[in-house]
Amino acid sequence: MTDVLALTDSLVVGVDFGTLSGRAVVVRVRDGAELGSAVFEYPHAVVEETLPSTGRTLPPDWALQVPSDYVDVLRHAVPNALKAANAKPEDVIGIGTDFTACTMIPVTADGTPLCELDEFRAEPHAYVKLWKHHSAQGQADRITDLARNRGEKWLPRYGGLISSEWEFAKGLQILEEAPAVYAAMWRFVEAADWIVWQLTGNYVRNACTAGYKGIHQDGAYPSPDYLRELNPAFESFVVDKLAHPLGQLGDAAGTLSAQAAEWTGLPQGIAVAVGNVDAHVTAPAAQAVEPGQMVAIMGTSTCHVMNGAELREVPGMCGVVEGGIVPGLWGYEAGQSGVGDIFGWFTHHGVPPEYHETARERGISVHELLTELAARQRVGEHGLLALDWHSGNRSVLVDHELSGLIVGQTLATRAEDTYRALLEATAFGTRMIIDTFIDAGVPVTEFVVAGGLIRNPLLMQIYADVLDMPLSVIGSANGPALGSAIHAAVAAGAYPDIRAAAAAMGSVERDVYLPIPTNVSGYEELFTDYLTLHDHFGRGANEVMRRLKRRRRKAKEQQ
Ligand SMILES: Nc1ncnc2c1ncn2[C@@H]1O[C@H](COP(=O)(O)OP(=O)(O)O)[C@@H](O)[C@H]1O
Ligand SMILES: O=C(CO)[C@@H](O)[C@@H](O)COP(=O)(O)O
Repeated sequence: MTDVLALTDSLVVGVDFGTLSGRAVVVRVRDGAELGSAVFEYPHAVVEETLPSTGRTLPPDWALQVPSDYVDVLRHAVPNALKAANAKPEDVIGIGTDFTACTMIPVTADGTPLCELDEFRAEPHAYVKLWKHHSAQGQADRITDLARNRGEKWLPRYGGLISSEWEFAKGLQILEEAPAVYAAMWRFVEAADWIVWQLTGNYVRNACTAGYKGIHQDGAYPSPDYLRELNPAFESFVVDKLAHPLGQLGDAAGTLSAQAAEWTGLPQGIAVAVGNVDAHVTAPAAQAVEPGQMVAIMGTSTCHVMNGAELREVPGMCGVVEGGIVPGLWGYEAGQSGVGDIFGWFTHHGVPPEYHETARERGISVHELLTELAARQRVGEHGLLALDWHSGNRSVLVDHELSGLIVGQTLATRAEDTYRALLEATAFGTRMIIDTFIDAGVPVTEFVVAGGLIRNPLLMQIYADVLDMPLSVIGSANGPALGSAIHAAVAAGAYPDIRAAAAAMGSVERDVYLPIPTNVSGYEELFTDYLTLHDHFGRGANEVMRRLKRRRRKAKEQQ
């Protein structure tokens, strides 16, 4: 290991690749001080309606990205962050990255994304399938049903259900809908690993996504026999398209290549950390790496990550992976596919023009205006109750055919009422997740919040009241990027492990929001009704949501 003392005045760079943008932050190794940051918005954002290369309309529930946008983050955000920090590149000893997941890229043997080849530019399946590409639900259902029937022992590690967001569902969808793309792809690669490949020239598959998204458990993937039964042509998916040597979190995947040094302005040869997921990488940034400390990374979606000392099977969790957050502990993950996305959708499509005008005149966002108005209400005053499934349900139902619902609307309902009901619905969704963990014997002793939504104090108070738990809040506004910087410091040898680096470089403030007893009892009643709606629409008693989605797809196909 490099001399620890010599490294303490050094710097590291963390880069967080989010849903719409990438953010780089320059961090001091000694104490985690964030000296400067910069954001680069992806030029193509999320491709949901039409393919940029041809204008072809995409079917519902598709979400693609363009991989060159990620390289542009390295070319712009990293140098700009160095500039903002007034940092000397030669002081930087390592770079770490995190990505949304499961975000998948079909590539050739040299890492070229298939969508960059002339023959595949017009083929939607050759593009990046973003985590929220939800159109492989049919494949996901078959994957789950077959695993259940065969008693596959990996299924309970994923709460009994495999998500349409993950590697196998997305891979099977390519095989069945675009066999030529499937045949041409050398590997199906997590974007989290592809970006590290761009930085180092080496493909190293990270243990985190391999475990949570790639069904890698106890050193093995699903068997060829199982895959053959799913589809005979899928038998060798693991061997041909997925399996690759794994890197553990906090290890170095390699060193910065000459090409990447040119893009970023960083010195060639510095350590590059093994790739990681935006959620999991945030736990050390919030100093929440001990069993029972649940971190909710609340942004477009919410991911809940928590270490546990023991292996337990929690129904509907996204997964439990050994070393999935830090080596040596069982990392648990659950999540909600839509949170900030739902609030954002409502501000764009559900708010009358006068609210937009007022917000503009006052120089605040529509979110802030609605939050201010909604904060004046007592619990239950709006008379509404919502289900937070506008982007499907990740935990605990793992079903992306589900959709949103608002009950109780009248002619007196105003935009701020609905907005507050949506905030509350996401808090109820988190309560479902925590209750399910506790019921399965996995204690949740602390709730730590991170991510962009910590900026909304009403939302935070609602969570404290609905969960009846104090909220700890991460000290950094750039949680994932700081987490990546922490991994970079470990990969560079500045700390012996992620726990030690988290203690020195992470930060958290405890008891920032405390439950208000009258609100807690009001929400307890509403949660009982939420549970009724949740089970009625989500557990098979009423299949109307599935039927509506089917009709929508059929109508779109006929256009
Ligand atoms: N004041 C606010 N209150 C609630 N939600 C907000 C507010 N401002 C923005 N949002 C939502 O936050 C989400 C972005 O969260 P952020 O953490 O910045 O991004 P990401 O999850 O991509 O990292 C968007 O979906 C947006 O609708
Ligand atoms: O699903 C995961 C992690 O497992 C996230 O990467 C995904 O929800 C995207 O997160 P963001 O809300 O964009 O931060």
